[in-house]
Amino acid sequence: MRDGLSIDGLRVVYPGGRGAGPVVAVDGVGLGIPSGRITALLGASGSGKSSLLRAVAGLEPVAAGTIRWDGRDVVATPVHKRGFGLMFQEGQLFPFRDVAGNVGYGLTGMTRAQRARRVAEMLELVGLPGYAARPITTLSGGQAQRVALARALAPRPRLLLLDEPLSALDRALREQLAGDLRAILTEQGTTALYVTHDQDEAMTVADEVGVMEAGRLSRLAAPEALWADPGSVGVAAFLGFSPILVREEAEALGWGSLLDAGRPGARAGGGAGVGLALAPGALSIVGPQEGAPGADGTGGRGCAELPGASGTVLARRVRRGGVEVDVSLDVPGGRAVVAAGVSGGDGAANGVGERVRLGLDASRTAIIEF
Ligand SMILES: Nc1ncnc2c1ncn2[C@@H]1O[C@H](COP(=O)(O)OP(=O)(O)OP(=O)(O)O)[C@@H](O)[C@H]1O
Repeated sequence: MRDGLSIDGLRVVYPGGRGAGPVVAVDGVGLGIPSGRITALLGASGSGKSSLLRAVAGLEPVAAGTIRWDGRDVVATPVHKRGFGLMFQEGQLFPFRDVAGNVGYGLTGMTRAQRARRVAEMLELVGLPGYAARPITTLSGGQAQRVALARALAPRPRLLLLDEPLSALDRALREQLAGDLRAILTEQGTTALYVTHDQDEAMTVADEVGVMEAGRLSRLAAPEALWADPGSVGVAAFLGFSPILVREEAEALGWGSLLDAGRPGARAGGGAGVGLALAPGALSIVGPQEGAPGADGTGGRGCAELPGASGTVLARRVRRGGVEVDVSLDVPGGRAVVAAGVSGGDGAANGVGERVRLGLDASRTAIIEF
């Protein structure tokens, strides 16, 4: 028997509308979440994240596969008997009850005093002590989601299912609440499945992050392991690795040694079918092409023997206070290779059309299998 959630061969299929064939939203997914751990699911829109979560909740019929809690299949168990808590993006609070009425809603079999105590405890936990009597309509978006979390956690669910819980909030609030959410869930020892399309949020909240593509779970790993070894082109591209170089291109740039065995992702027998993926921040401008530090020497941080690269700036923008550029790299071989989201350095040479020299941080590269 395995503790916690264990999903095997899960399929969710929707009937097609008006002459269209059925839609396979979840296609044979296996996933385990040990008790007390948090797993986040990432993936492009339509990749099946919500369908998987909703099937676990009991809100979508299961076409095939099993969903077990502590080894017991719950597929035939109705939603309200699974003992799972739910939290969605927004619009889930009862507007005609106050905060306490919402948080205490799922607390059955308790005296009034016990319920009031639990509500107060939950409001304290989510950082809203003293809010019990507040009307729901007076809360900000962030406060409303804190109340929704308090309500979901109040009955001590065995598993908490969160579907894009922070997506309606602005970025700064999302970042703060993601950190708070992790602290709250880990403090409570809550087992959780967390669906989001925001990778920063997923990596902040979860112990393990899964990436879904077209109904399948392509990769499941701890955040650092996912960055070190995304596994496939699809997952790497989703995470924002750019560019993803084929072996010949990596070798032409003098970076072939990074494809050698002994690094994560370098699997036995991996030969021509591997390439080098550059994570965001792997490349940065070290100066203009001529006469710049590193122009004819090394440009690599963390791997001094690696040569830098050169290219032409295609686009420039300001991101989070820093300049970011897209650069067309000079790579022999004919394919146009664009590095998107390169750090613009000190701003001396990052205008559109300028020739620049780039340094590579080897620690931010990964080996990819094609
Ligand atoms: N009720 C439904 N009826 C028919 N098809 C559906 C239904 N719900 C979802 N789908 C389809 O199933 C696929 C997976 O959708 P799902 O909402 O699970 O993806 P998702 O990864 O959560 O996307 P998003 O991030 O946009 O919410 C999509 O092709 C979607 O169009």
